[in-house]
Amino acid sequence: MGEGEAAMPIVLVVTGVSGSGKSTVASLLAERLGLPFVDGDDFHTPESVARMSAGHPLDDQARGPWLALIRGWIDRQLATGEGGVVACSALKRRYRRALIGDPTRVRIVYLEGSRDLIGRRIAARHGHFMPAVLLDSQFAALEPPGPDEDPITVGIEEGPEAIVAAVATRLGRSPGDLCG
Ligand SMILES: Nc1ncnc2c1ncn2[C@@H]1O[C@H](COP(=O)(O)OP(=O)(O)OP(=O)(O)O)[C@@H](O)[C@H]1O
Ligand SMILES: O=C(O)[C@H](O)[C@@H](O)[C@H](O)[C@H](O)CO
Repeated sequence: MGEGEAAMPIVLVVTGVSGSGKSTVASLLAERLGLPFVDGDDFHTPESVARMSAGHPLDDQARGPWLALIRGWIDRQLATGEGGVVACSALKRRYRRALIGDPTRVRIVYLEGSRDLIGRRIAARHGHFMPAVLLDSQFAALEPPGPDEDPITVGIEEGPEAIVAAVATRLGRSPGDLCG
């Protein structure tokens, strides 16, 4: 790395509303980059999952401890130098701030898509606790990352492989550079 060049981020946080493709894209991205992957959904309490399953959105209070757990994972991955990729909706700016300690080592990937397209994908998805009825609340809570957050924003119209390729291009690095 040249002098004065920014340090490489080594944790990628793949964000977006429910059904935007976070789990699909983040797991493929992790595989391609040879990095550990976790799904933010796995950090929810059973109570939060039950609440969403019943059609009630989470609020800031319920999301606080969940974000703290994911922040713990991110910090551990940075401390060990392993890096990683995490799927986490991180809908609001303050949630992303809660997740990111060192912005030079954590990069936001934002999956951007229309309500219509995402609604159709959720309607076709089976075996997931998140009901389609919550999609409007997801968009209502959404604060898309601003330029100051230096997000890698990718449209989701194309398939997962194309999205992962677009992210890799935006990172402008070979996978090996991400790991250290
Ligand atoms: N780029 C894509 N093209 C076509 N289908 C996709 C794409 N990305 C994801 N899908 C499909 O859309 C649905 C939603 O994707 P996925 O479950 O990964 O979204 P998510 O953002 O992780 O959702 P949630 O936050 O609710 O867990 C799945 O059925 C998935 O297979
Ligand atoms: O903040 C939230 O409203 C929730 O965390 C959701 O975004 C879910 O985690 C997920 O997207 C649905 O599976």
